Amino acid sequence: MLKNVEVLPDKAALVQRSLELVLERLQTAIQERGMASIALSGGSTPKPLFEALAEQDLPWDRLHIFWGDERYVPPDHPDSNEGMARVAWLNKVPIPPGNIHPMPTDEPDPALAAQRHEQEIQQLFQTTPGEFPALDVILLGMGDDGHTASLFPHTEALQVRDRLITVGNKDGQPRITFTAPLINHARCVIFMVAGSNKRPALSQVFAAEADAMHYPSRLIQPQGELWWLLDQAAGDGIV
Ligand SMILES: O=C(O)[C@H](O)[C@@H](O)[C@H](O)[C@H](O)COP(=O)(O)O
Repeated sequence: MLKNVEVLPDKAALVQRSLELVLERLQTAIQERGMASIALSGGSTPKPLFEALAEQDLPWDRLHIFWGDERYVPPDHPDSNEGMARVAWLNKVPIPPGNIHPMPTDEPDPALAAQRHEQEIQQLFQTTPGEFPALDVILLGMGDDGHTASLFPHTEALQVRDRLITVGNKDGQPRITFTAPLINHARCVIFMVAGSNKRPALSQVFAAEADAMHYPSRLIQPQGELWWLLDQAAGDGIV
C-alpha cells in the first residue's frame, strides 16, 4: 500500500485535488484496460467533485459507476446517494445508462439486495465467489464517528470478510455497503474528509494504536494507493 496524506487549505482545494487524482486514474485505466470503474461515496463532501466531473470531457462509454454504500431508500429520496450523484453529475453527461450500477434498495429484505448487487458485480468483473474485483477508484468519506462507507462502529458489517457487499447498520437503519475487503482490493482509494468535526475521529484513525472496531476507517488498508485528502479544518496538526 502506498499511503499519501495531503492537507489542503480549504474544501475547494480538497475538491480540486480529488478531481485531479480521479481524472488521472480513470484516464490511465481506460488507456490500459479499455474501461474504468469508480465507486462513489455518499454524504455531502463529494457533491462539488461530482459537479466538477460533470464539466469534464471523458469517454463516458468507457466509464462504469458504482457506489460504495447506499441508504436503504428509493433513488428519488432526498437521502439517496444515487439520487445525489445523478443530479450533481450523471444526468448531465452522456454516460450509457447500463454503465451506472446503483445499489438496489427495492427488496423487502436488504440482505437480498446486497446479494443481488454482489452477483451483478461478479458478473461484470467476471469474478467467482470469494474472488474480489479491483475497482480502479473508490471514493470514501469518513463520518465524525470514524465510519466509512456504511461500515459503522461495532456493527456486524465490519466482520464480513468473504463477501463483496453486505448490509450495514446505522442506528438500526439498514444500509447496503461495500465490505472492507472489497474496498481494500481497489487500485486506488481516496478519502475526502473536511471539517473540524472530523478531527477527533481522524486523530484516532491516524493513531499508532486504536480499535478499528471503534474507528472502522482504520480497516481501509488497500493493496493499491491510499489517499487521504483533508482540509485544514480536519487535518491540520493531526497528520
Ligand atoms: O452514505 C454516507 O453517508 C456515506 O457514504 C458516508 O460514509 C459518508 O461518506 C460519511 O458519513 C461522510 O459524510 P459527509 O461527507 O457528509 O461528512
